Amino acid sequence: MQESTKKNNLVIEICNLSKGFDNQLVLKNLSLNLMDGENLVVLGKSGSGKSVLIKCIVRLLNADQGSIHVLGKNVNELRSKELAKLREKIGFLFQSGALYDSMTIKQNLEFPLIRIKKKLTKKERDEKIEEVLVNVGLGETLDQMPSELSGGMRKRASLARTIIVDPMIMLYDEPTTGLDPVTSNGISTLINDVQKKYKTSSIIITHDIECARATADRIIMLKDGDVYMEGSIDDFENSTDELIQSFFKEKT
Ligand SMILES: Nc1ncnc2c1ncn2[C@@H]1O[C@H](COP(=O)(O)OP(=O)(O)OP(=O)(O)O)[C@@H](O)[C@H]1O
Repeated sequence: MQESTKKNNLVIEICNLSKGFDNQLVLKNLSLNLMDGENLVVLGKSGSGKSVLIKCIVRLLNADQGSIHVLGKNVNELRSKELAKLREKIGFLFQSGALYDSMTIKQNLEFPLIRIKKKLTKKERDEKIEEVLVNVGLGETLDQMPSELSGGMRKRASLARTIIVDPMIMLYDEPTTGLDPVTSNGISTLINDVQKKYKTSSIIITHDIECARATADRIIMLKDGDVYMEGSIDDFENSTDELIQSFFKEKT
């Protein structure tokens, strides 16, 4: 890790990031930090560049300009092998989840373990799978297929599959979308549990104000490709800014 990163407790440091497609500039000179151990919620209207932002962080998309340091590494300058190593430390929970439909839940969790935690014995793998599933409240689903689980359970299983390889950073892309309010609250609680138990630092993209309320240590709102406002949930809820008010009114 770079000295500056260690000193400031930053796990992600983004400076003047720009990213566009054809004629459309999506991110414009955006700067942003993620501190060690914090849950940072990213809000913003549909199309404001939230997903593009996290895809640039793991270099699923290449930045046009600016720098992105993750755990002290400049992601834009990494060779593919180093990038793969860095990605092993980042858990990415996509909107759709990432379970293989033809595998049982156990096989789904075993798959990344075999690939990344090569030194574990079969017994250690089985213990780890059991432990992580219990931690996400799915202790009884080892031999079930993803199709046999509810939407909320599939989200939990996807999360288990992500955290089983001990990521240091979690990137959640709309973790509660499509779930009913009770199930959504359960996922928000789980995000906090993961933060505490696995000491992760997280970026949580969401449209769900309840999820933001439950999980955020800090919130940023994106608009026109840049950070429009940054603050605590109280700062946002008490804001007199029209855009912020309308966003919160619309969503509550
Ligand atoms: N690979 C791509 N090629 C071209 N345009 C893209 C690509 N990915 C994203 N975009 C465009 O970038 C803009 C921002 O997209 P992004 O998915 O980041 O929005 P978002 O804020 O995550 O929206 P939502 O809340 O609806 O998920 C959109 O106009 C989208 O069409």
